[in-house]
Amino acid sequence: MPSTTTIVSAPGKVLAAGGYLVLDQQYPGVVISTSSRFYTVIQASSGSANQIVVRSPQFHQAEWRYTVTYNDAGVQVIPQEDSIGGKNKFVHLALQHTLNLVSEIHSVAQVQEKLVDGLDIAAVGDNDFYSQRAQLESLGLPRTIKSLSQITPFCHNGVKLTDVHKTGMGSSAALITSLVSALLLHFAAISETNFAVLEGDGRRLAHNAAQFVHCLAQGKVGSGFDVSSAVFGSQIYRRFSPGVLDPLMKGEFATGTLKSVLNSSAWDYSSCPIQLPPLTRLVLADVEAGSDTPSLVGKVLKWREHEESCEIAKNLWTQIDEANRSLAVQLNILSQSHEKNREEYEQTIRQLTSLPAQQWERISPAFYRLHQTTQQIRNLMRRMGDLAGVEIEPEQQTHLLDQSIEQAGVVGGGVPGAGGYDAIWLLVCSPPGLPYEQQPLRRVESVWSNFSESNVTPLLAQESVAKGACVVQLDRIPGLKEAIQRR
Ligand SMILES: Nc1ncnc2c1ncn2[C@@H]1O[C@H](COP(=O)(O)OP(=O)(O)O)[C@@H](O)[C@H]1O
Ligand SMILES: C[C@@](O)(CCOP(=O)(O)OP(=O)(O)O)CC(=O)O
Repeated sequence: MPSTTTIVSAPGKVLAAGGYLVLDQQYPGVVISTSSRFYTVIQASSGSANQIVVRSPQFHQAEWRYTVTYNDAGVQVIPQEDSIGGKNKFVHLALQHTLNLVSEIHSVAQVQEKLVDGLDIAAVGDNDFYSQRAQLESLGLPRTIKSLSQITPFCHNGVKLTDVHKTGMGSSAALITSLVSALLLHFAAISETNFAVLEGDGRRLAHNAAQFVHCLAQGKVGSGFDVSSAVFGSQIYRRFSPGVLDPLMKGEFATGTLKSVLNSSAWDYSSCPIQLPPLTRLVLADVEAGSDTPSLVGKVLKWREHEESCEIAKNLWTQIDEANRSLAVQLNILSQSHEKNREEYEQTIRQLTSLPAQQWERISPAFYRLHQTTQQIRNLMRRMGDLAGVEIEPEQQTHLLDQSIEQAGVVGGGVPGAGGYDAIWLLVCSPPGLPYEQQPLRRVESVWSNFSESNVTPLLAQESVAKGACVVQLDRIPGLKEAIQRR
């Protein structure tokens, strides 16, 4: 018997390499999952039969109520007119299609039985998903990682969900992944053991279902790297053929279609686990409210297809792709070299920590190459931005990245995903036991707090080592119980 409470968490993402290219199946992207996660907590409620209440206790007026009805065609999830949260397409579509999938796997009666007392669902995200700049200012705290760790976990953002400033870590993909997976588990459409393993059928079904719901909610079939990393963790990602989803995107929902499309062997994505080099640390910055990803994507794709620029674009994409693949290979080589000789590896990291990457060649050709590859990717992406007339790495970000990367112990970095003004990522050496004052992270924080061109705040997130979505226990996550009890 499944327990009455089901909780699934799913990580956020940083697309370190492969922005734009990853939209095309020819080109893989390198995506890193973050320790910052979204949590969906499903509890049997003592409410009315067939009522589902979804709450986001981090926002004002964030409660959505649904009534579930049944007929021969399956399950209908109907939003209640008086929901104080108004409409929430992402949540509604996740409920509608996941419950229908359950009814196809089991039966409509099984869904009805599980909803006899209704359900209470709370969705919360780690503070990193939303900008904490205003919060730090009002608390009078400096913009450092230490300050961020003093903010209440899953804190109330003081605004409505529609007004929040997101940090670009993929809140909707992490939310949909955790919600769809939690529903599939709660309704026993997949088993916990099967969900726990990366190659499990249950994990794959959760992935396919989350991709579908996310595409439908976004109104388009994107590359899906964000959902894939929310499900499977850090990886080299190659997208699925959009055609897999054709019947469902066209609204063909005859009984059995969901199950057959989502279980189909036509899903041809590939997800190859990857990790950042041991004893390095991913550092992310929330820079400023900025770029609208769809409009950047539209312009780049138009440039790529235009007859006057398509040849140049093709060549440039080939070069970017080579650099991206090389980055992935080098990350793997460094992890292997750590496996082979941990002491020597640690010694090397200690030496690199006190020198700028420009001077690393003699000490570690492998880390020096990694630094150069990240710089080369930046150069090529900037070139693409110039040619396409899109601010992929705006000048202000170039200054911020250059000043950060020239610090001792910083491997490299870039603008994640589509680029723009809103974020940067860095990789820094992080040898064990080094006092904070001597860490590259401290030097980076100092550059950021003195940066005059924009207001830069670090995020708490590091790379997630847990591989993607997982079931968690309420009392194991500090602050989660308190957050979901907040009304
Ligand atoms: N905490 C939350 N609770 C409920 N719904 C959420 C929450 N966070 C995000 N969403 C849903 O995801 C949508 C945001 O999607 P989108 O703008 O694509 O964000 P992102 O770029 O972070 O993925 C919101 O409109 C809402 O429907
Ligand atoms: C351009 C892209 O390849 C990458 C965009 O990555 P971001 O991380 O910038 O995305 P958002 O979460 O939508 O802000 C588009 C895609 O792959 O879907």
